[in-house]
Amino acid sequence: MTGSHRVVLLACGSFNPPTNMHLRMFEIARDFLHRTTNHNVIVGLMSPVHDKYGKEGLVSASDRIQLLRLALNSSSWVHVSEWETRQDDWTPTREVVQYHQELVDSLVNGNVDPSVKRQRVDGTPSWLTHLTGSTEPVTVKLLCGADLLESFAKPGLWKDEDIEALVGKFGLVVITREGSNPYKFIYESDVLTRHQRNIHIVTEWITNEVSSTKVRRALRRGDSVKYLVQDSVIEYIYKNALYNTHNK
Ligand SMILES: Nc1ncnc2c1ncn2[C@@H]1O[C@H](COP(=O)(O)OP(=O)(O)OP(=O)(O)O)[C@@H](O)[C@H]1O
Ligand SMILES: NC(=O)c1ccc[n+]([C@@H]2O[C@H](COP(=O)(O)O)[C@@H](O)[C@H]2O)c1
Repeated sequence: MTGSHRVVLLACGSFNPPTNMHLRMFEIARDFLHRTTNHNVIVGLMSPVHDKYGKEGLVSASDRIQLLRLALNSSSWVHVSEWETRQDDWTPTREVVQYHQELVDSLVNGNVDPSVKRQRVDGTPSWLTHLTGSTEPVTVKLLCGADLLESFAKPGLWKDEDIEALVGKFGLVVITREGSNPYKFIYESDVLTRHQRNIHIVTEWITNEVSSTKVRRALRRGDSVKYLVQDSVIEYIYKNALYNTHNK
């Protein structure tokens, strides 16, 4: 593809547990960008949130990483990034995106930053190898659902400068959710309107309101979650009695 931009899509979330919708977000975002822009999505990354995020019912990061690994066995291009879970505390999303951009810059874009190198304690993550071998620069964009975009308006939740950097420097790919209106939300925000060209809205016509909350609720009650979550993920949950499944 001539003049194409190479892109890494990074999704931040609890993934507690990862649902099929979390996986599907990547597929529809990649298709949309290929169809409507010159963005060539090479790699997808899922960055589970740190244990200290402290959200109710959050199982340990090591279990969530295992669950993501199992879920991603069905994907050839989406990988888990464990960096966020290995920090001492919760990391704001802007810093998570920035870290991954700097990692890509240091290895792929030829822009070596020694401080980034120091942080790569466990060597080169395998997904980076998919990005080598081309001179086109690579940009990391945040992939999220419209609810995450709309949470930008919650008082005290996001720093203004973080929102500005996410939309101005990196860019967002937003999947619509039932009841969301990201176009109106962007219209009502000066900063989002200013950077509108860097926000790609992907309309999910096949609406599917599966969420981790609903999956946890079903598991707790002993209801089936088959076809909402990968079979291997369900197996791991039961084997390790996560989400109160031992009560079944
Ligand atoms: N059904 C969905 N449609 C579009 N985006 C989704 C959907 N489910 C999750 N996402 C997106 O996936 C990302 C990770 O979200 P998260 O792990 O918080 O999932 P969740 O299912 O909303 O979780 P919970 O129900 O525990 O709050 C977020 O950007 C969220 O908007
Ligand atoms: N200020 C911030 O950077 C900020 C605020 C709220 C949520 N988040 C991130 O959004 C993701 C989803 O969070 P929730 O599951 O609470 O919707 C998590 O990865 C979390 O770290 C970031």
